[in-house]
Amino acid sequence: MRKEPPFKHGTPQKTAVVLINLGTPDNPDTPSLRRYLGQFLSDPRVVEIPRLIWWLILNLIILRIRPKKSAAKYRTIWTEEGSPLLAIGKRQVAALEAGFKARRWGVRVELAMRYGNPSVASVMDKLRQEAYDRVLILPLYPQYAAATTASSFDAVFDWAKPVRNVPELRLIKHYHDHPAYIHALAEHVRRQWRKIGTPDFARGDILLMSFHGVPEKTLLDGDPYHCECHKTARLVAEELGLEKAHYRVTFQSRFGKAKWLGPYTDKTLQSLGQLGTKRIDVMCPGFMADCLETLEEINDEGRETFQHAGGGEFNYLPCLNDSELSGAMLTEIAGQHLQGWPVDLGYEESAAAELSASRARALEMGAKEIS
Ligand SMILES: C=CC1=C(C)c2cc3[nH]c(cc4nc(cc5[nH]c(cc1n2)c(C)c5CCC(=O)O)C(CCC(=O)O)=C4C)c(C)c3C=C
Ligand SMILES: [Fe+2]
Ligand SMILES: [Fe+2]
Repeated sequence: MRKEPPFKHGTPQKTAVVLINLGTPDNPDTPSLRRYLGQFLSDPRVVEIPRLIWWLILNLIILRIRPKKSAAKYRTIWTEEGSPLLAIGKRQVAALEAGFKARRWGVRVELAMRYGNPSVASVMDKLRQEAYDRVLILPLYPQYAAATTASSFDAVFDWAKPVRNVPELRLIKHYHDHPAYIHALAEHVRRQWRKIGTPDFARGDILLMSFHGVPEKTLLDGDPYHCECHKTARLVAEELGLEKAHYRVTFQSRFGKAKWLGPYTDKTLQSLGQLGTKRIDVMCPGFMADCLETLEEINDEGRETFQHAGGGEFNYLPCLNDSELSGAMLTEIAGQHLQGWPVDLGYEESAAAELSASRARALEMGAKEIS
């Protein structure tokens, strides 16, 4: 077990929220992709094939072919700030911090990635060093899946194993049907429709809600993910006043040879195109931030599939990202799970720190010390 950082009596108990997302490569190049995919696809929560067989397939085939191909895809979405998933994640931290500040709460917010950087262990270490004694884990996956949510929890538990003085932990399992999440999604769609016009459902326009897939076997083995995606879609459709014929639920990003949850997004886009659908709007409610799977797979490849098959207008509706709606939603959900924890103690402390920093700045700029 590791030695603890020095403890001072009278240290105020501080609270933090850690947002966890899947993770992304450090750079859009083959070595970075090999590192990232190697870590990601070695997780037994992600690929449930007997270890020895999978080790051979992963190391002898997949990690020799996929990194180069994936790196080329990442290059098409890379920004000056790096990977969209990470850049948006940092802004989501700021949005949640602003939400807490508006409530006069001094709760620290950090972003961690399940695979790659910043790692869950490095973020938890930092909080431990700084004496945060209560940590709320908020996975950026609204729908629970063992491959994502439970795997993020594993990373926290793995970090805690050699720690002597473990902080009090709370874990948010899911918020797929939380009114704040459903409202944010529906309002986000309404706002986009105010800009680009509402689809003409009477002539057969469709709102397609595409979720990341998982192997079908996980559903048969009791993973609630499939159910939770359908519940999210139904609640969003209800809030938008849609009828069943106006929207579809599909699953994207198939990986490997096994059967995944269906219907598949790419096949659906193709058949809707072939049917001569005049307009399709696509949203990805299972992703809190735009990333490779939405920007490249849906907005680029999906658009091409639909229009090449004979479809008309294709509108990709961005994820909630760091919108004001997203900030309000995260604040509401985190706020509920923080109940009973001393969230305002840190506020006084951080307000005092801010005050002394601005006093120091003023002195630096030539102001006279008053007392
Ligand atoms: C939103 C929920 C997600 C689920 C559920 C999920 C399951 C899952 N994913 C893979 C394999 C890959 N996913 C990849 C990228 C990726 N996946 C998610 C989210 C979920 N995955 C996100 C947010 C991202 C994008 C990351 C980014 O950097 O932008 C990739 C890597 C890209 C590639 O090479 O195609 C793989 C591989 C499996 C096997 C799985 C469930 C078992
Ligand atoms: Fe994935
Ligand atoms: Fe993909």
